[in-house]
Amino acid sequence: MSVGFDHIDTKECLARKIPVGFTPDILTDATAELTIALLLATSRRLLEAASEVKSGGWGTWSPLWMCGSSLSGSTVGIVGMGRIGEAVSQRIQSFGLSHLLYFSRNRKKDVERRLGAEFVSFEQLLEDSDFIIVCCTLSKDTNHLFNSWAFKKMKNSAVLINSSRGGVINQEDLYSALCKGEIRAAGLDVTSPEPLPTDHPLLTLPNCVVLPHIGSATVETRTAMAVLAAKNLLAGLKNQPLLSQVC
Ligand SMILES: O=CC(=O)O
Repeated sequence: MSVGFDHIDTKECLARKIPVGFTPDILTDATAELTIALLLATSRRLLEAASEVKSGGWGTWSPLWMCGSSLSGSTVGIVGMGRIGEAVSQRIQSFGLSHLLYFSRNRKKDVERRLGAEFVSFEQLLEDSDFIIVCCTLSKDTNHLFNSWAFKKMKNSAVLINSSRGGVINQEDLYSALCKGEIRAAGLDVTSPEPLPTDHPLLTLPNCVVLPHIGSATVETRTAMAVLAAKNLLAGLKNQPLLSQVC
């Protein structure tokens, strides 16, 4: 009951002739919505600000108190232009960006035409983006794609958002980059491991927002995923092809 299948040994399933189903497409919108919510929560420091209200830190008005950074006029870089990357790109258009960059396994000319996105190298995306949104799958090529080398290339003011898989980011390097001010903030809906231990250093940082992998967590989406997973299971039991089959 998920779109990702990096937690399943598909080679072994294939060898044992065990069909594997997944639930693509139906969680794209919910995950894109959550990604935008996490982006705004991180860039506008919503969690920090809300906790100031509760702790009594909200004092008299001060010009730069709780200031974040604007999406309007900014350059956004999307890493991974699959279903979710495209849905995030569509939604983010409405913020009046100056540039939408993307880096992906394959170039997507139709997305470039429809959304005005510009295909760039990973390095250029790191150097030019004010906000970077990770939407790629986890593979041997994307494992720890974001490491100390990548953080050093990014702007000091950059905000990194990840709603794909925790393994795409080297979390030790992220912690160090956030502490040293190599990047400004990070918003993670996914971590490695999950759940993230409550004493993890990232949880001590005010500029790191961590959510418990809730990308697809709307009642409508989880219900649709459950129905599709059940249909896959019933088809499998009847030795029929699954409605959506990984292998
Ligand atoms: O991350 C969520 C999923 O793979 O369904």
